[in-house]
Amino acid sequence: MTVTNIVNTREIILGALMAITEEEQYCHIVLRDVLAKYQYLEKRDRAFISRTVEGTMENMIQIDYILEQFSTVKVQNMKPAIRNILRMSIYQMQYMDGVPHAAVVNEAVKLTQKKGFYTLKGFVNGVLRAAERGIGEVRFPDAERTPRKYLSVRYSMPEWILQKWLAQFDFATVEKICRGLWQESRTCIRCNLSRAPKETIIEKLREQNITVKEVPYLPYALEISDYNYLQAINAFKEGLFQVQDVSSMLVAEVAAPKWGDYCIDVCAAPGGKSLHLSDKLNGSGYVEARDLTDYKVSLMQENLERTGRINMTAIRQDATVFDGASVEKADILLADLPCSGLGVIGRKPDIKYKMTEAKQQELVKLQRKILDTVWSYVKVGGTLIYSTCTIGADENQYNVKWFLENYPFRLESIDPYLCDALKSRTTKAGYLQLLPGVHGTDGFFIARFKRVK
Ligand SMILES: C[S@@+](CC[C@H](N)C(=O)[O-])C[C@H]1O[C@@H](n2cnc3c(N)ncnc32)[C@H](O)[C@@H]1O
Repeated sequence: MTVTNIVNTREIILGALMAITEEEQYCHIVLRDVLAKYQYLEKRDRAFISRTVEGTMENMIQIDYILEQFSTVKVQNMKPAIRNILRMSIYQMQYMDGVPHAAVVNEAVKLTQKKGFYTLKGFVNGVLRAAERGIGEVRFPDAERTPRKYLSVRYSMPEWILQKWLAQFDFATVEKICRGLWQESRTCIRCNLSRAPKETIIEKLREQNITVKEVPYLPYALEISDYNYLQAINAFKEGLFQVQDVSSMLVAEVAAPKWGDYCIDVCAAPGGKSLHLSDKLNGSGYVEARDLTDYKVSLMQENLERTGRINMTAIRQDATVFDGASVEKADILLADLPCSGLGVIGRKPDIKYKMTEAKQQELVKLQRKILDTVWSYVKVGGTLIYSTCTIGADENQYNVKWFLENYPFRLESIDPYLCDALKSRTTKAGYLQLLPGVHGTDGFFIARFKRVK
């Protein structure tokens, strides 16, 4: 890496962090756009950008805690550019062994000057020099005396989320969830078995030197690594697999469509679960994949064309608007609803800072509104699957309880569709809460209801 590159990459990192933290943009989208724009950079510079942006976001609460040990100014009171320069510098000191601390300080000071903050060069230098000397000695909150604060700083998890989880799970489980979300997440793929057998797909992947591993819980789920980008993988271009976490795959598994079933997925984009249902129907039946906007429909359309599905359509339909033509039409209705997404923080670290308790309550209202609108689309005797990619009773168990109290449905055991390792008291009752760090998947919730009259 040349010195010019170091300066440039750090400026790019600062730009990305500013967009995410100050303009509410999504980390994965900002990074995708930045990497597309700077394709000409060397692979290691691109890797440095991704890792520093993602790592800084992932560890921001801890980084701010460390910064406040060395700064007399509170992080929230600093100028946004300055606090982000300091954050990315602390991330490099704390988590990147290969970058000398002295270089981190020098580059931060240069960047401060380059951004026009001449008068704050001394401040940045002072804080980072102090951190350089003292970062190894920082005392973190004590797990026994202040368990919530400890978890919050150790795993950079906002306290309101921890408060809810600690009310539902014991401390050890919450720590496992946090650790699971904090560790690097893997890329899982679902083999489109109606297109090719798993062995053929594995062979094609290995031909391109992609590392392939089996994944627990489902025989057609694989983990892939050592690839450059998805669109360059032949098996992907040929529609032989879909990127999907194994937790999401369990939705269609639990829905268990029978030959010829009519399925409606009311919140379907980008289409992962609809495509899975369609794959399982193997050319029979039908899947109506609905979502709110033309853009979302176009995402599904792309996937439909790539995977060559003939028994599925993507359509624009607002799930909060009653559709009389759908009444008692569905053998299976999938309600994979918009949610707080706390189960996928491992992949999208900024979710944890952007979500608030108030926004979560709004989402609960939306989830209930959608369920209230669509329940009657299910045939009597048909199945409704409710799922979210979040952890916590508000959007999961409490919604199940509310739904059972207000609509003609009962829960149905999902044990027949699960491997032994996932069976429990709740799966027998009809629902499953998957926890990162416990199950080794994203955080995910699935409930299966049968319409009774
Ligand atoms: C959890 S995602 C669905 C993921 C999808 N089932 C899959 O497996 O790929 C929730 C989706 O709900 C959609 N959505 C939000 N509000 C909606 C509404 N009122 N009507 C229909 N779709 C909506 C969002 O656009 C988003 O694509």
